[in-house]
Amino acid sequence: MATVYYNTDINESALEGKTVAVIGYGSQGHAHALNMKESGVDVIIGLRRGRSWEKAEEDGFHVYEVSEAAEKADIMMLALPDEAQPSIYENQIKPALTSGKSLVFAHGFNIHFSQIQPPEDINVFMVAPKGPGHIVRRTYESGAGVPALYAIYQDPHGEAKELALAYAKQIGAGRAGIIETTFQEETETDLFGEQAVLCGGTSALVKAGFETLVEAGYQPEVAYFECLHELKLIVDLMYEGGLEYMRYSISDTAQWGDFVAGPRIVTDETKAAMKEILTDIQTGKFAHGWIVENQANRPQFNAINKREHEHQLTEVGQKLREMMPFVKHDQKGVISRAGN
Ligand SMILES: NC(=O)C1=CN([C@@H]2O[C@H](COP(=O)(O)OP(=O)(O)OC[C@H]3O[C@@H](n4cnc5c(N)ncnc54)[C@H](OP(=O)(O)O)[C@@H]3O)[C@@H](O)[C@H]2O)C=CC1
Ligand SMILES: CC[C@](O)(C(C)=O)C(=O)O
Ligand SMILES: [Mg+2]
Ligand SMILES: [Mg+2]
Repeated sequence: MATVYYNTDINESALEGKTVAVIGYGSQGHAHALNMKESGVDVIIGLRRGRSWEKAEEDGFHVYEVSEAAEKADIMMLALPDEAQPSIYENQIKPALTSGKSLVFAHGFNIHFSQIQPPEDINVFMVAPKGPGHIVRRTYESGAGVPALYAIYQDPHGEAKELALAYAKQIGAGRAGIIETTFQEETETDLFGEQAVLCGGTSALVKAGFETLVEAGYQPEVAYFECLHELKLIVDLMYEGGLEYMRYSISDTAQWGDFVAGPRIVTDETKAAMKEILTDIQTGKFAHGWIVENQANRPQFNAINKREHEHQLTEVGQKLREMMPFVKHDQKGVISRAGN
């Protein structure tokens, strides 16, 4: 069984007197920075000039070029896109890594797949929230938290564990649970989860359900509500009480449908595909493909992204969400990313 740490198990004083630089102010970066600042930690931001820089300043932070933030900080969280981290690390962070400083990751990709190889005399650890950054922020503000994993890769001075737990506590994870893991376990399970279940599997399921209904002549709006909008409402019940609470709340007719139709959708073939996906992650095949895709300026990523945004689901969803201001969030970033 895993050991799970909660707020009362953790002494956050390990961060006292230390400056934490959050490098990057995107999904995870803004959440870590704001949550830690409100928890009383001395936080600065490292960035390039641009949209995030302006936002971080608007949020009240001192913002510096990455190399300057790395000079000033005792602890640096690399909250940059995984694919951008190696060159930024090499050129702007590594020169500032003096003995005793800490390099922190929110995901193990670059350490596990040897894209970043830090010097031996610095602490290297990970605090990986098990949820999207915007939810890490939203739950913290509401008094709740998102669970996190922590892992130690290098601990030259015997302080990495208490720093990692204090960091995790100050972003709010100790309200939900913090589990010790390794860079390998976090990297492989995180990539598997997002590909097979949380993002890849779910997106494909939603689209296939929507297309099946629309192709059969049903109204696209009905198909959208049935296959996408209501998914959140069903998953909320799972989040609150597991599959058993979801099944308690739905009708017995739906529960019978769940039992008999579910195994027709997720078949032995699906599970075999999941195992292949896991193997590609474990062998490094997936990582290699993603690195090469970035080196080539993302031809496949951009083409698929464009096609996905042209799907009927996008248009129908945008129209329906206009009428539900209570579910609608700021979409500006989403739309501009689609164009890239
Ligand atoms: N997204 C998530 O919820 C989760 C992410 N993670 C991990 O967290 C890490 C961060 O991911 P995520 O939050 O998604 O990242 P984002 O893509 O949201 O972060 C982008 C940020 O990095 C900045 N940035 C990009 N390139 C540069 C550069 N060359 N120099 C300086 N700043 C730059 C951007 O600034 P600008 O505005 O100037 O482009 C922006 O502030 C990754 O390791 C990821 O795997 C872990 C758990 C969940
Ligand atoms: C599920 C996707 C994720 O792993 C996450 C939000 O935890 C990510 O890399 O963004
Ligand atoms: Mg994840
Ligand atoms: Mg991930």
